[in-house]
Amino acid sequence: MLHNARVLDADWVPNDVIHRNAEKNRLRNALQPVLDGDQPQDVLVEGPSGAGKTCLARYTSAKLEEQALDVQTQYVDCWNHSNRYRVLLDLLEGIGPTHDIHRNTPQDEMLSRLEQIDDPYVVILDEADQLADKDLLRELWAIPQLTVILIANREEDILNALDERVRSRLRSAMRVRFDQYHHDELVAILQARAEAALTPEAIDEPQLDQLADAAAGNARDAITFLRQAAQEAEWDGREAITSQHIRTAIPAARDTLRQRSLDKLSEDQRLIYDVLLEHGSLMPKEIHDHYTTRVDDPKTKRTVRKYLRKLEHYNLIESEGEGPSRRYTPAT
Ligand SMILES: Nc1ncnc2c1ncn2[C@@H]1O[C@H](COP(=O)(O)OP(=O)(O)OP(=O)(O)O)[C@@H](O)[C@H]1O
Repeated sequence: MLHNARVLDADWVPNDVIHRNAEKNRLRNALQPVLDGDQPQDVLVEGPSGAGKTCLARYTSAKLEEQALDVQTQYVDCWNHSNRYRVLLDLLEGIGPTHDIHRNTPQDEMLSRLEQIDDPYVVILDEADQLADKDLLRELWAIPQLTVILIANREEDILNALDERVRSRLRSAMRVRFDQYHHDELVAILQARAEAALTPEAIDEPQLDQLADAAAGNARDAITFLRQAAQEAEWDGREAITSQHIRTAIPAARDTLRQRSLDKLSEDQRLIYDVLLEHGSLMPKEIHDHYTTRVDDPKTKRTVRKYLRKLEHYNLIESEGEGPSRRYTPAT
């Protein structure tokens, strides 16, 4: 029944990104000038989790590379690689061999190698709000051949980390805002994935509805549920996914998603999550107080608040209340 499981991986870039025409056009318009030898516009992509931000940015940059031989592109996940050295290394890997680069290579040298590129270079900095080095964006923006697509959950999370001089550059970037998917859009995305991954007749409309309902606007959740449901059906020796398979699949898929998010946490983020697991419900100040007792070099309160938003965004924790009375708890 499952004839191409790869299509149901969360990082698979589909052949088409459906129901995102307005966003697709904006992104294309920002980058299009590069095809005529002109300077493209920087882009800031923001929106909730599972809304297709990464998928559309990767799809658009892949199309650009197909259309123009001299344009190079690179994708960097700044959550996994948040420090300056890793980001610079990823960027250099996108333009040539890097076997002569190691931890002790001066980072100015790495930067100057980027400055020497002749061809347009479009880089996607995903989870850009996680960048640990706030000077790096300014330095990258100073390289004329380099165009940056920044992806974040909220624009403020990037803006707040930047100096005023650099903020104005970001303000002039093209904004591409994503909303959560509606039910019918999720059904269409699932349908396309099912057609590419499963044998015909493997899933019917009521089951697609059931998956889309459970995913509540998040395409990553929807696709992970579908993958797990297909697996359940296979283990059951069946040729089609039933509603029961989906009911069994959803909690298991949620565990997989949660584990994937936990694996991405930095050491400090993990400590903050552990504090909440231990104490149940806390206010940001209390979280910061507990956290600072566990590290030698604690992050600032502002950074901890940013981390809390990130954990909430990935459904690891929940919050209640606003302003000073806001409380966080681990997600159930
Ligand atoms: N319009 C779409 N058409 C086809 N597949 C889609 C679409 N939108 C999202 N997907 C798929 O859903 C999954 C999640 O999308 P994506 O990673 O782009 O979300 P995101 O907005 O970047 O989320 P996050 O902020 O959590 O990283 C991916 O497998 C992606 O290929």
